[in-house]
Amino acid sequence: MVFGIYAWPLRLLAFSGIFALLFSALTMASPNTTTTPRIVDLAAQISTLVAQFQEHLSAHNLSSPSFAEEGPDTFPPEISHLKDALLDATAEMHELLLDPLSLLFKFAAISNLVSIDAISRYKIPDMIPPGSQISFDEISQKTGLQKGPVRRLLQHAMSMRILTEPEPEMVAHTRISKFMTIPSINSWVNFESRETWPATTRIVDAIQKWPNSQEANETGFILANNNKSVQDIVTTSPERAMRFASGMQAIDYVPGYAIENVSTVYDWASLGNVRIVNVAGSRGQAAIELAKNFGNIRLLVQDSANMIQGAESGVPEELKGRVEFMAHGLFEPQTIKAPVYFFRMAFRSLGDKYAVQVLKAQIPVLESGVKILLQDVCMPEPDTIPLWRERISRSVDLALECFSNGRERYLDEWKYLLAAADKRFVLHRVYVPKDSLLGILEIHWDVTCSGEA
Ligand SMILES: C[S@@+](CC[C@H](N)C(=O)[O-])C[C@H]1O[C@@H](n2cnc3c(N)ncnc32)[C@H](O)[C@@H]1O
Repeated sequence: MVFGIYAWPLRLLAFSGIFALLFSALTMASPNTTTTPRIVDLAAQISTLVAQFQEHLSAHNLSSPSFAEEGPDTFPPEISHLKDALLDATAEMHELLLDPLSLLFKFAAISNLVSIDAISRYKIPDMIPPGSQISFDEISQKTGLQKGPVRRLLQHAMSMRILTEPEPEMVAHTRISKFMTIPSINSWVNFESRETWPATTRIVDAIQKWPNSQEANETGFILANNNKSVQDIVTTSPERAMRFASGMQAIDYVPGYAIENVSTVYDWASLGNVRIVNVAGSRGQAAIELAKNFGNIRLLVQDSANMIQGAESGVPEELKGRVEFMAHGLFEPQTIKAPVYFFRMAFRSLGDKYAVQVLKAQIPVLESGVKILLQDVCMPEPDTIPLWRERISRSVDLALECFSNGRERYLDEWKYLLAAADKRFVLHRVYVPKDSLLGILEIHWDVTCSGEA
């Protein structure tokens, strides 16, 4: 039931005004059934939703969706529920009309990344001046490729609305290709094409070779990289390490994942005047953001010695002394006592066995009432969020598998992890922000709960 959360408003709308007339006419016209055919139901929903969506845009003098270079990339959050319902209804309509082979082809279209990889690697979007166009011949000269292969790759990309051919032989931007001129987006596309893609193609081989493995060296990535793990690659290949690092910067464009969101996803002010240990806090990006916004918080960022080397210099002058760094292995016993421990996206790259080890490693310093905050994804149960979002989160889940046998976790799986580590880790609350899956699990160390020492 994809439309679960919107089912009532849609039904009410569908039966109002002109749609009620249309519905009753169509229902009566069908001799064998009294139920409205699904495509008719969807068409009515789409029509109503589009009217509401456009009404809001017009009322706020905002542009309507368009593939044009200057078309809008995002829409106001107050109409995200309309956009969600529209995306799901239009996708369902589209997929209902496909025959099975065409539907399989749509989802198995492995060739899509070929042209995306090519235009990113050759930085073709950067060759097109904004608001202008460039010929296939010029692109051929700039890339050193013959015009035939250039045209073939670009026309494939155009079929996905990346670039357009406004007149024969000329190439111009769509808003998608324009978006690809953002350096971190280009880096992310490069990362997806050259790291994620080859590793993903070996996921099932890895599953067959190492069934049920939780080991970071028994993955699709290992099989695609001559037995080298992500860690081996980033420590020996500066070029690929840079690709991993810069690809990650694109995460700021994922709704809810930008570092700025860390301040709004939890009531940090309620913690009062505290010191927070930010375990696996990288180079302090989240800690700096929190220190900027909450004047009474002090943060100690722990990460590997390599990661934190020189990170102090990135702390703004006014925050110095409130954001500090310490080399500390993730699996090593915690040595710093604090009232709050904060882990941001630290568990998703770990199999359960290792995630439990990390939790257990904190126990030596925990005292009654200590809070452990995990900012991570709590996977929605099937059919509880719009399908278009669910599809993305399930793809990310598989990517986590291909790199390190990590995974996204459902609420009961988080509970299982906590219980497996120690019964005194008690889940208190889960905060899930609107339009994002990256929430906060608030866990309390509760000595009244029986557990092993
Ligand atoms: C997915 S990143 C998350 C980084 C940061 N919390 C954020 O939200 O951007 C995982 C972090 O765990 C750190 N890490 C992984 N294994 C580690 C280990 N064995 N010891 C210390 N840090 C480790 C990495 O260096 C990296 O900074």
